[in-house]
Amino acid sequence: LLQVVRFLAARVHLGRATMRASQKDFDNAVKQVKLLKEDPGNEVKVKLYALYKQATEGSCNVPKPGVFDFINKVKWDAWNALGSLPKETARQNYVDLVSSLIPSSEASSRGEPGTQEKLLASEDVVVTSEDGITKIVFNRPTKKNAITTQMYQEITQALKTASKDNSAMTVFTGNGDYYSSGNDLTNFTSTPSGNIEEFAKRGADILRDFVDTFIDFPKPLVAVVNGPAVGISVTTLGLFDVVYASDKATFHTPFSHLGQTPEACSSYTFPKIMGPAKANEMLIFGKKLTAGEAYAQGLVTEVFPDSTLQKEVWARLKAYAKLPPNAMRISKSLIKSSSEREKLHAVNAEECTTLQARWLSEECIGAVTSFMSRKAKL
Ligand SMILES: CCCCC/C=C/C(=O)SCCNC(=O)CCNC(=O)[C@H](O)C(C)(C)COP(=O)(O)OP(=O)(O)OC[C@H]1O[C@@H](n2cnc3c(N)ncnc32)[C@H](O)[C@@H]1OP(=O)(O)O
Repeated sequence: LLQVVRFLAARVHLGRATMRASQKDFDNAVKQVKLLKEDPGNEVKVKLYALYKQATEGSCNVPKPGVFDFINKVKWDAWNALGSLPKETARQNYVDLVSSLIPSSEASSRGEPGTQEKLLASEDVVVTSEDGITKIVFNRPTKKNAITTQMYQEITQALKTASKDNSAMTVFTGNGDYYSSGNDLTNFTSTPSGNIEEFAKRGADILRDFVDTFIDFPKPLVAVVNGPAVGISVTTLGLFDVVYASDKATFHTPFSHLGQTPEACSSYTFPKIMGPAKANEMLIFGKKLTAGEAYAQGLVTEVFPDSTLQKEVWARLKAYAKLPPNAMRISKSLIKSSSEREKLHAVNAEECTTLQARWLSEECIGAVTSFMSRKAKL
């Protein structure tokens, strides 16, 4: 009981930071509880009861049950322990608690340690869940993990699913020697001829949705940059919470070389992270950074020797994934506040509109043609 009271008292505090759940969210959560496939256990049921009562009726207002009425006494104690917790906060806490119990349709539960569950059946983007971590892997090693149009959409979907599953965090990494060589330049040539405007519009829509999903991702987002990263696989790092890198990784944003312009909010996040002087050299002149330079400029959290990267990073992440998930999410929402997210969405929209026009430019078409005809490589 003491544990329950402590838990609820903690939620009083946390709840003040996030009063966001609407009545509709709450009603949905109530329905979801009835559909739970697994019994969440008595402790959780008591927490749910107390939060439900507080959310719907306010502070405990009924007499204390008799000493031998054990069950009702435990429930009453839990409700009473919420004191004057505001109804909206109780509603939010109820929704949070339910969402931590319910895996989304595609998602698995956290799973037992050591058991890995594959969540998305795609060859090029592999999504698994293990030890509280949803892992999204760029898996086109023979093409240096270049990102096809389909992969953007699969990643967007995987992130949306991961935002609701029971994992504590999501980690991106690459299979093979590259993290990712960025946008697959053949995306440009798989356009039905004569329809380049339509291609550019569709590309901008897909890109915008992709980046919006990173901006809104509510849980810790970590990149394990196992090798060179190019283009959009670099710019998205500005939207991650933590970036670990191999000492073999490099960071290259050759937008001007390709007749293109920055995306994934990097025109905003990079100057903020590393200061305009360094960001300009990367984003305008395409200066490639080593892992050490990226660390010095704040884009990378920590660099590991390539030989120990996997062992060290995954051990650390597994430990982090055991931290209380709601606390991590709430901390993230304080760090990336709603006004900051609003700004990021506006930057994303502007960058996508700019790129849509750029993709129709002679500079861009010439650069892609050169790559395709094997005349140019970065
Ligand atoms: C719709 C949303 C758009 C979002 C906007 C995004 C923008 C960006 O991401 S800009 C950055 C785009 N990326 C590039 O320009 C990289 C192009 N690739 C290269 O310059 C080189 O391949 C390399 C430096 C990344 C690696 O060189 P190397 O080690 O010599 O390996 P290969 O060139 O032989 O590559 C093996 C194989 O992979 C293919 N490939 C690699 N990267 C891409 C790519 N980005 N797009 C398409 N294909 C790529 C390469 O063509 C080789 O294929 P095969 O010849 O068939 O073996």
